[in-house]
Amino acid sequence: MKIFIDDTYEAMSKRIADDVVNIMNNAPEPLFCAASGDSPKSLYKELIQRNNASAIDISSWYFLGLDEWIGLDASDEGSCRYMLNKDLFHPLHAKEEMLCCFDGKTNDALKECNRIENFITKHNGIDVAILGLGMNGHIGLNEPGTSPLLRSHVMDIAETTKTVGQKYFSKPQILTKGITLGLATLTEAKHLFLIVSGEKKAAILKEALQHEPTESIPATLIREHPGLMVYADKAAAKLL
Ligand SMILES: N[C@@H]1[C@@H](O)[C@H](O)[C@@H](COP(=O)(O)O)O[C@@H]1O
Repeated sequence: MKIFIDDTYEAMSKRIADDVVNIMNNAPEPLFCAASGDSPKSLYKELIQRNNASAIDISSWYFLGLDEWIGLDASDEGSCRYMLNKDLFHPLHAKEEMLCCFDGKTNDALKECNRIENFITKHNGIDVAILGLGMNGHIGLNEPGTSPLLRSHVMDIAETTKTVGQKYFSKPQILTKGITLGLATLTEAKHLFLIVSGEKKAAILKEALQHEPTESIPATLIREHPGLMVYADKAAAKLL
């Protein structure tokens, strides 16, 4: 595990963009797994800027969505796919055939999980997985209590996430379940980039990095991954 601490969220995001591009440029069939949420927003802006300036070429990149709320899809404002379309895929002009995201409106979750796992296998694994850190230590929608042995799966949303997750929606949203890459899937990725920003994440970041590995703090279960990079701004790192 490597930890990088930058003074600001913007500086941190530029550093992450440099590292993403380095890895993706050297991957034969680059597969980028994208978290939605607030933490990677500035990274995505940075990638879009570089792509617009022709400083990078994403035409050979494949994109995978990390997770989705069950019951929601791209047409629902605030869904993970809605946010990724808005913040990343559309501004990058990524072609639909390069994208693969969970359909939260599926009526066959097992089939949907298999579809996602098959996409990963077909493209020789994830090169970079961008991850945010939930306020309860979740990774994707792997909530406290999740097994590290699970691949893509459906999970009950924890109470904390039901509340915190309201920030993505303009109207109150009932969040009960999520569909997510599992920790077993994620730990097979070549690189895991955990992005943590802001003072509100300081306590959980400390736990994620220093608590003994436990299913009750899912982020502790990815710590042994040899390709784990943790990026924090000064505010998030203040308790380390
Ligand atoms: N489903 C999302 C995750 O994909 C995200 O990485 C995490 C952190 O979100 P944020 O970056 O907004 O703090 O929680 C959300 O619930």
